[in-house]
Amino acid sequence: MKIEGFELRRVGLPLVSPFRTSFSTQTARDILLVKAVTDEAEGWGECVTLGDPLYSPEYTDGAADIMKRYFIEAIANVTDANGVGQALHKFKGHPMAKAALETAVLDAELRAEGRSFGRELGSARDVVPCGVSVGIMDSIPELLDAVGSYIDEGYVRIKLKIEPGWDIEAVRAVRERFGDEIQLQVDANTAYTLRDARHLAKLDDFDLLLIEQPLEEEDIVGHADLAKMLKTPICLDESVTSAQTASAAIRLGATSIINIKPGRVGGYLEARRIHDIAVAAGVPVWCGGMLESGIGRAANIALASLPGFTLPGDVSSSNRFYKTDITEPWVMENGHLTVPTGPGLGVAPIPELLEEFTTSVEWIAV
Ligand SMILES: O=C(O)CCC(=O)N[C@@H](C(=O)O)c1ccccc1
Repeated sequence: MKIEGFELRRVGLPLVSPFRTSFSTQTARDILLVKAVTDEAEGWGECVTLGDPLYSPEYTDGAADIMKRYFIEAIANVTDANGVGQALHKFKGHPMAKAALETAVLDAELRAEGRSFGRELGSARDVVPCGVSVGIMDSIPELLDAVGSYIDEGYVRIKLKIEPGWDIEAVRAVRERFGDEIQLQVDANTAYTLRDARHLAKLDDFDLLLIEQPLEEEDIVGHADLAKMLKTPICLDESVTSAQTASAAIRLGATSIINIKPGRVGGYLEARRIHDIAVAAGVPVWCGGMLESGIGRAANIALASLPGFTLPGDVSSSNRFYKTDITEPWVMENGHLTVPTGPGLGVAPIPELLEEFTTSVEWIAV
């Protein structure tokens, strides 16, 4: 396979409602889509950076810049997705930008060979259970309405974003209204410190699946200390940036569950390596989300079907975030989404919708 060039496209998708976390409130996504054009097929990758470096050090304009300034030239002569990771390894950081390019090349490679993402990654299931992420709200009644509507839609797991001042009361209200059966977890996005340990231990009363990333990204030792003070399992997100950091966090007792986000770790091939390490260590994993369009969502659904993904991921229907998706919408049935089986991602943007939401397009020939 010979790469001819890459199309960098910005797509603006408004969110159906503001999505508030401890670090930002998203009202729209400015998505950087990458199309790899090769002599055998075209492939798509979605860069999951936010517009600002608030979730991680990367941001969308920076990702586009480093692709144009360094990465595309460095991978001009690779012939498969494995070659992308090797060629980009010398550049420090920027896992989301690297992941988008690798995914586009992988999608082209698999479409040319007629193999699906699921088949390539090691899918073990035809459908995956859907969890949903619920943002911080202005009031408890508003939260309960949102959670109730998601449960009515069939989501099998509820994740509540928390931050100091919006944590114990929110969890208690959900438990009191919806009972102990619903699978419930919380995500702090690094909003706490070890000084909050006694406060966070109050979450142990609510039989949560996990507490996600309570402390800052760099504080692996702090998470290991906190794990000894809580009954609720700790799950790392931002801290796990590679197979190496996943292995270290497990060995140090900093995490007993891992949220795998392919963009955060540099791509789906590294995501599979983390899955394999976690399975070998008996650590359950689940697929995180970055408000992906139907393109990134397709790849995440395939990843979420690997055998070690034993907890429901942030893998929701397209309409959780978007009124209109740029692909055929992903629609949950009985709380599950069907793993795509077509070549590559199994989906592609619908040209008319892609045009409607495109804000800029750049072609970089190699
Ligand atoms: O379902 C989804 O795609 C969203 C899952 C989710 O909560 N993502 C969070 C996160 O920090 O994990 C997030 C990502 C990007 C932007 C805002 C929030």
